[in-house]
Amino acid sequence: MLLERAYAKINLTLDVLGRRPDGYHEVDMVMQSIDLSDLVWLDKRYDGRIVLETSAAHIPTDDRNLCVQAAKVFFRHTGIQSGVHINLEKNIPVAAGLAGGSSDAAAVLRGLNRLFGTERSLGEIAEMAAEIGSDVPFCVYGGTAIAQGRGERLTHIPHQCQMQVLLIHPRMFVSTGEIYQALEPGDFVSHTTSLVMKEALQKQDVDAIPKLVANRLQRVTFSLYPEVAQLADKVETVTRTRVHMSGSGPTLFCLAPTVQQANRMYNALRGIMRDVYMTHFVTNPPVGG
Ligand SMILES: C[C@](O)(CO)[C@H](O)COP(=O)(O)OP(=O)(O)OC[C@H]1O[C@@H](n2ccc(N)nc2=O)[C@H](O)[C@@H]1O
Ligand SMILES: Nc1ncnc2c1ncn2[C@@H]1O[C@H](COP(=O)(O)OP(=O)(O)OP(=O)(O)O)[C@@H](O)[C@H]1O
Repeated sequence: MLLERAYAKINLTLDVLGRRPDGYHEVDMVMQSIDLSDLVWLDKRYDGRIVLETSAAHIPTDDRNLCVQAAKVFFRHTGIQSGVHINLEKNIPVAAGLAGGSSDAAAVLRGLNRLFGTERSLGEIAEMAAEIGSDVPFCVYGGTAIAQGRGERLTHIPHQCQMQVLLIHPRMFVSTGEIYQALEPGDFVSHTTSLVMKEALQKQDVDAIPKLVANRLQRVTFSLYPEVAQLADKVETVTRTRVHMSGSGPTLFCLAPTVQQANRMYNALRGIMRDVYMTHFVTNPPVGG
């Protein structure tokens, strides 16, 4: 039995350059792992079956689960004829813009590579990951990176900047495809913001970072789901801090430079809502558990 930890991510910047002929969108974004994780336990099965067990409600356990898809991709690429038992402890909210499913899939790929001693490099695993979803290659490495293309072209950002991240989850699901499809020409940009964010992270400029956070999908999510926009207003009023959206939403987040400030915001928010999580940047995620 082997354990892999699957970290959630937030998008510190997310620019969309345009729609591509294959239906995907050309993006340029800064992805950051945070300390909220699912646990993925893997064990060999000798009957050739891929079996997923999870206590989580609301997610499929058959071929639609990204963990099962990841196992199939791994066995196809490596030619290994085996089965695997996957036990998934879900802590990351589902369909929330936090790449929960993508990170689980990445953890399965990394874990199977260890379980079967196949010694594929992280680069080779990231190539397998791109077959599963746009966010999965980033999740193979974690940490901080600029993601381009449809999300699979990565430039890692080494930095030591530590920030607290308060997540607010509005207890609803948002479909990523629906949000991308509803983008209008005015949402597409010609100038991207990832390099400015990269510099701020590397300079550890904790005052500048929250001001640079921006997400080009936010307008669409807020207009299709006005309750998310209303929640964002409420959070800003209560915390007196800028609130941002991760990925295609609906999860909102606030950044704080110190634990004391994050605690103050957390206590203020917990008085009026339940689904608030205190997390922080993970800059060097350990491989395995
Ligand atoms: C919103 C983000 O989470 C930001 O990190 C990602 O861009 C989405 O990544 P993801 O959930 O892994 O996305 P995928 O599973 O590859 O795609 C889901 C759907 O989102 C849309 N999609 C996704 C990525 C992208 N660059 N352009 C798109 O238009 C497509 O309609 C696709 O059918
Ligand atoms: N292991 C998994 N965990 C969560 N959801 C999964 C998983 N496998 C498949 N799914 C399905 O994938 C969909 C998206 O879930 P997920 O939690 O990955 O979304 P997300 O956090 O918005 O991802 P992203 O930020 O990459 O767009 C859901 O409809 C869910 O049913």
